[in-house]
Amino acid sequence: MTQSPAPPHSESPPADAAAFRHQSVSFPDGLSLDCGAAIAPLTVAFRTYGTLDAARGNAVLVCHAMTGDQYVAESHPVTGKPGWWEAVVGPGKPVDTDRFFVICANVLGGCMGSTGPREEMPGEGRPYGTDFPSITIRDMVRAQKRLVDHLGVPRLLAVIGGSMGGMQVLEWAATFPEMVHAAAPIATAPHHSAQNIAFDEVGRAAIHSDPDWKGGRYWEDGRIPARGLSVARMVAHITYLSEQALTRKFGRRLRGAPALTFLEDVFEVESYLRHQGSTFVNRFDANSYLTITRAMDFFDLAAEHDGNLAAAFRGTPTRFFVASFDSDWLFPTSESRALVRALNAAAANVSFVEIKSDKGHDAFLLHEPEFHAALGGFLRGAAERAGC
Ligand SMILES: CC(=O)SCCNC(=O)CCNC(=O)[C@H](O)C(C)(C)COP(=O)(O)OP(=O)(O)OC[C@H]1O[C@@H](n2cnc3c(N)ncnc32)[C@H](O)[C@@H]1OP(=O)(O)O
Ligand SMILES: N[C@@H](CCO)C(=O)O
Repeated sequence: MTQSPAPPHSESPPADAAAFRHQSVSFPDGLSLDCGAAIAPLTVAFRTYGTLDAARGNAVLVCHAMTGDQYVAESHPVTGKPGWWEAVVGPGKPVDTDRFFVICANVLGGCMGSTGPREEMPGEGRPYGTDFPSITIRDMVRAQKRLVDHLGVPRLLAVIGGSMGGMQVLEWAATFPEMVHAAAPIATAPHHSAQNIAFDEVGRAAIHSDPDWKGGRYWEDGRIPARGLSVARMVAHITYLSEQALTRKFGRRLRGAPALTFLEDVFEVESYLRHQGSTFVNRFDANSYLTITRAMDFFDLAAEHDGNLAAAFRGTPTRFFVASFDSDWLFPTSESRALVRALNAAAANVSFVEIKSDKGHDAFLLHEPEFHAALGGFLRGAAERAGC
């Protein structure tokens, strides 16, 4: 039986990205990108929590994952849901905002106020759309560096993040080692695997095949490619969980009476995936999805260093805390171990923990006390060594 995707909640674009610029900075001179193009101006939307101390030494940069944003520790302005890492960031939490000055910025290419495909293309009077240049994880990090400089932070006590956030952490440590006292790449890898690129391509194909995508110019009639984007999210969401987690949550439970002629959800797990897809389109932009997945796919830190991952970290002053989750099949522990081997080869100071969890990749976002304790301990140690 063929089932069509659930109708998304909305086929209109989410609120204008400008609405999220209540804390943002614009750099008129823009940013030169790895692809050779430049964007100007560059706007970085961000949130901060806690207070920068007098020595300006207690700043912690949190890098968000693929579809995250700057609302790390406060309710989300579109969804009204709690911040995506409120389990980790806040007063008395592992990233203790009573002690640390926490910065989180919407990535370059994102859709929550930083420069990205949904923003107006200078001189064109329309969004960039697919004219937004190809960006890399390193470009995202360079944009964050502009923000950190703007905030008057000479050196970050720590840079932390999971998934694509972890890629940014690694890029920060490799590109600006003198700026990073401690780094915590979590549930991540130094390159995107063939399998991950393959899943991303399915998502992109779903968006491209939606007639409402219109070659990326969907702002013209105000209809967004909601079906394609929701299918992209449904596929991706499966990869964020695990077989055990799906079984524990839903098993083979049916919704209501089984009826094989149903065109709607039959199994609870179908209903759940449709919910994840339809809520996603209310908060995310399809062209941002295309841009950011491409940036992740091209991430290959070894390739940036003549094929030698250890060379990315040779002589680094940064201390590393690498964490993985044993049920994560998107960024498996084997990839974290390869990273740790490279860090060891570079004579870096590194600790590594594999957390037991059946929650899959998104475990880093969820209640995982062992992980939280380990991360909190690493940060406290970093702060003590740095004298803040
Ligand atoms: C790092 C970042 O910045 S990530 C950005 C934000 N995070 C993400 O988008 C990651 C995607 N993952 C999720 O959305 C996950 O829900 C998490 C990781 C955020 C939270 O996981 P959990 O707390 O385990 O929630 P779970 O996966 O069970 O989803 C709960 C939602 O599914 C809904 N749901 C649960 N069962 C069903 C069902 N059978 N049918 C329909 N909906 C269902 C719930 O009502 C709830 O909806 P709501 O989020 O709109 O309130
Ligand atoms: N589920 C998270 C992590 C994906 O890698 C997100 O959507 O950003």
